[in-house]
Amino acid sequence: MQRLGAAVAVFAALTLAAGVHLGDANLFLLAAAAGLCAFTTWRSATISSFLKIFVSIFSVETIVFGAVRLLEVEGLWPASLADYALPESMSLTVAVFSIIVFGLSHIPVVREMTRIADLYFDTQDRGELHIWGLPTFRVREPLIAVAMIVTLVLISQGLVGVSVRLSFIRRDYYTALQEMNAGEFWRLFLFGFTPWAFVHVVVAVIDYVLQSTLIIRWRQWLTQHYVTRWLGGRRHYAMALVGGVTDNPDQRIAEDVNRFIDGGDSGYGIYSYSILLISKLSSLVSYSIVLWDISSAFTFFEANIAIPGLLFWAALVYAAIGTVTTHLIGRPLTSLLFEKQRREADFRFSLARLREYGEQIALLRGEGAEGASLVRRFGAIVANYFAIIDLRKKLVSFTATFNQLSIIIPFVLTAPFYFAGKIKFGVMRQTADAFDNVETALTFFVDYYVFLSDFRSVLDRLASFDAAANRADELNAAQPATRAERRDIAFDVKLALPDGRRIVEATSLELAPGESALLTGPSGSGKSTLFRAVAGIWPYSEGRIEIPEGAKVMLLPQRPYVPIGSLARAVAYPAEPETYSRHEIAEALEAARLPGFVAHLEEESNWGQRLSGGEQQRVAVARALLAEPDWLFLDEATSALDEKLEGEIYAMLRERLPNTTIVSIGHRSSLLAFHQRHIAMEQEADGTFAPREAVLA
Ligand SMILES: Nc1ncnc2c1ncn2[C@@H]1O[C@H](COP(=O)(O)OP(=O)(O)OP(=O)(O)O)[C@@H](O)[C@H]1O
Repeated sequence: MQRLGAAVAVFAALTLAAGVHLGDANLFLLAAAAGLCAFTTWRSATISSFLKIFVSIFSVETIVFGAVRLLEVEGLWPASLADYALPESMSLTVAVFSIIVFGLSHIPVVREMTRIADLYFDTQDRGELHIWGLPTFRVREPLIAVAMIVTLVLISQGLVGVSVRLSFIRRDYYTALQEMNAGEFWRLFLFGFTPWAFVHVVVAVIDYVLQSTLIIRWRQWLTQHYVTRWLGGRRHYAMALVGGVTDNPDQRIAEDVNRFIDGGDSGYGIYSYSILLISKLSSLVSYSIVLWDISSAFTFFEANIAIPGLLFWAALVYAAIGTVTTHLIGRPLTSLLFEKQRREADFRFSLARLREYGEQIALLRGEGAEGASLVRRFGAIVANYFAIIDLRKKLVSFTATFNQLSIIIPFVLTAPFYFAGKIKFGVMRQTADAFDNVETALTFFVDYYVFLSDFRSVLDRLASFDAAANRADELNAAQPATRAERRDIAFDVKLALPDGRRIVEATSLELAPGESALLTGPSGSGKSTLFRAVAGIWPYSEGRIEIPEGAKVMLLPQRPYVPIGSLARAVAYPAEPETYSRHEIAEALEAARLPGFVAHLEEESNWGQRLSGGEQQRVAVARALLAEPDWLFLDEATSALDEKLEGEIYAMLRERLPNTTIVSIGHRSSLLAFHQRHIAMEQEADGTFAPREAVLA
């Protein structure tokens, strides 16, 4: 950025010299803008990487357009290219754009936007690039994105240029029609319109493909980023414990990431904001110049007095009336749209819960209550929808009237001049075009303003996700389970609840290898929490739990997780089903007393809903047989089995996993027979529970 800043400074100095040499005040103005642009470009070294792309484009354009201008004023521009000389103010305009982007980078909400955008633009990840006909190659992902954005910005500016050029061709075309000049009409038709129209179509297709590719690549990367952040370091569990702020991370990942980049169904995302803003600004400036220039043809009285920029001011006043009125009518729309999102999400969530708890609801005959609640929730959507319709009805009435008037107003304004013979029909048409463009660009800023408040909520949600992930990292840093050079598992730990209340003090407990133990105690005394701490996922703790270096520890909870897919996948989880042979998986199922399911190993189903509680627990036991851990912690993992089957399972585990030490939590006294030690949670005077050696009954 600093080198680019220096280059702009050199250009500013040359322009100043040319200004002094020719005594041209416009060049002084350009030199001053370029000087300021040089300063802001230099200072842009520290701004967001995303915004740097735009500063760079505009600063380079300042030099390129400015150089063309200098060549022109010095009379060095080839006469054959006179038609392609750039409008005088181009260089000045892009210099101002560059300064504006630098200024924007200091606004807090823009900073928040670019912080998330920069996750992508600062990554070191490499991505694959397929260009038609060329071999695939791998480059840094941001390079691909930057190349696409630069091309898209140039295209969007180019399209504005083409559109301005077409407005001039159209002017001559209509004048030729008015003057019955058939030769000029056909010449303009064939060599004026047709090639530009063709360029327009080709560029529009390239623009569409590039835009969509950029959006999906960016979304793919950002989704992957958030998924990794959510699952990595077991943050998802700690984030759920932190609670509150991240009510539903799935919505952040599935919806907000998309809305951040592209805007989704409602409004704009950061990409659409940036490109549309540039396109509209370019269009506004270009057509304002056109309007300003044609205004000189609109003279009053015989004295030929012209009001400078008359048509531009007319368009400005007209657009201002339109935007202010739209804003006044549409102001409540932001909160109505926000509410719409919330109510739709509530309804979706109720439906998903209904599916998940289908059995419980059917058993309780809760369909009536559920139906009423769904009707109520959907009623809230309908009420909000009607409020939106009511408001949009007013808005549409106004904007439709406004748009109809927009077509007529330039003609009404120009008609007296036309009929007085002061302007030709072509000029009248071009005025209408330019008027329309300036007016559309100006009213765009109202939409921009309305959607910005909606976009803010997306930013806030993504930011709260990041905040919860950071908080989870802080919590996880205090994990009690550590690896040490020893054979047994040693506890010297105090565990608390998320609200800080102390529940367990295990300060001198040791579990020896080969010596199975049963942990009992009152419900809520923290037995499961102690197991969670062994697994290293309970962050509210002080002290440490030392686990033998290299030992494989496995924990089976009371309600096992059974993924959707084939039964073989469910048994092998979390390993891939191919990790084990079909024979090994079948044997494990048989040993876990599920021989009837061997024939269904390849069957895809929602096994978590299909299998009974006891069957699910036996699938988890089969998992343990395959994984062969050194330590197996069973947290009421056989509670859904009858005592006889539970006994058989314990005997089988002992026989098949002779090198595994089993530590169980359970309430049944029959379990004592399968363990060598009995540890009971006893309540201390301060209300906490401590594991104490109990006598085997
Ligand atoms: N995420 C959490 N947030 C707040 N409190 C929690 C959380 N998880 C557990 N608790 C509380 O911690 C206490 C101990 O729970 P834990 O599951 O360890 O008990 P337990 O001894 O295994 O009980 P049970 O025998 O009923 O299974 C309970 O009072 C429970 O409500």
